[in-house]
Amino acid sequence: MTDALLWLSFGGPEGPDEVRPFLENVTRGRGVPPERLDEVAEHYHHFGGVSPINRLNREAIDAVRAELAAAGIDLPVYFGNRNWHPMVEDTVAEMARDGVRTALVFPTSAYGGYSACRQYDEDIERARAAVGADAPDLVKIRHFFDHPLFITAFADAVREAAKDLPADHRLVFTAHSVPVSADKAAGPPEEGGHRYSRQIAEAARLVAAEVGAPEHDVVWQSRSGPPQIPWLAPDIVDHVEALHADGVTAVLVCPIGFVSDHLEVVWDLDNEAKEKAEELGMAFARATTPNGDPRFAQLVVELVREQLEGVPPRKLSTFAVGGCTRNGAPCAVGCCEPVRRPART
Ligand SMILES: CC1=C(CCC(=O)O)c2cc3nc(cc4[nH]c(cc5[nH]c(cc1n2)c(C)c5CCC(=O)O)c(CCC(=O)O)c4C)C(CCC(=O)O)=C3C
Ligand SMILES: [Fe+2]
Repeated sequence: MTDALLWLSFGGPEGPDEVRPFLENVTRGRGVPPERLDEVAEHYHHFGGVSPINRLNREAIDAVRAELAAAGIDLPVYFGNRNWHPMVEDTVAEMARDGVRTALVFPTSAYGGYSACRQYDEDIERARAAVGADAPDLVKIRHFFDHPLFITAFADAVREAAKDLPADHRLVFTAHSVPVSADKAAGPPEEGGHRYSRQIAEAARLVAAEVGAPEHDVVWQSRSGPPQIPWLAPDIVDHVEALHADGVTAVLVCPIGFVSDHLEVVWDLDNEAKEKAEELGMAFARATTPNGDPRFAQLVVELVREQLEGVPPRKLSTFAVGGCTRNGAPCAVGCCEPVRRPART
């Protein structure tokens, strides 16, 4: 018996006074240098200290409520975040007070890997521990990077963005960079690691195939951490320069690694990458993320029905189904082990 759905996301500030405490929460004990924090705070202040992410999540939740109702599924939807209010600990406490005994959890990330999957398991574990004996059982929904609705939503967004560009543009996919060591540790050990970057590459391949792109690249964005630690590369801004040097004159960027047009997408792509392209005289367009697409709510409801009714998982890749675990357990022993981070100096 499932009583509720918990929408679990990253969180973001909703005013200038919230930027610093939010960033402190994100980076607590993670070895992100203070200079990087100052720089990222500026990105938020550029938008009045408001990240779009909470509003986008609330809009998506409204769409999911409507879609659940249309499917005749009576499931209240709760909203909780890792790093900012509404904090997941408070939300799970509220769920317990409302008498929720078992709930599904939809994480706003389609992928495996420590930051994209296991850290949400840690959030679930932490929130349940904070609530204590009354905490509901929480079952996390699987990775959906290869679900046909996810791929089609991105493919349509790419086709829409392509209308503004010459036909010979280059299609470039981006995802959040992570430390190379974290990607190496991503996935169950017997899979050989790199679950995050392999799933990103597979989703990119599926979208590129659906739009019939002759060529595409997968690059990274929003790197943080000290410069001496290797992260997945190349960065999108460097890649725009490299494409220019190769004679490419137009670039279409698709942020395949994210589900919404939150601040990292808006800042790193619509500001930094676009500025670089314009400086080099290249045409630039960005595809939107699925959040605003009605198919995103359909996707969520289909994933819920997999759990409630045993509807078979629809997927376009041959990759193993991952990410679905109970009460914050990892997918497998040794899966996405957090990599020890250097102490902050
Ligand atoms: C894989 C991945 C996703 C995708 C999966 C998912 O979506 O969950 C993601 C999403 C997001 N990342 C976000 C924001 C930030 N991420 C940071 C830092 C970091 N991200 C990392 C990875 C990821 N991050 C990592 C390895 C770090 C280093 C520190 C650490 O190991 O934790 C920092 C600290 C400052 C900085 O150094 O940039 C900020 C502010 C926002 C919210 C944007 C908004 O407010 O609208 C979102 C959705
Ligand atoms: Fe991040």
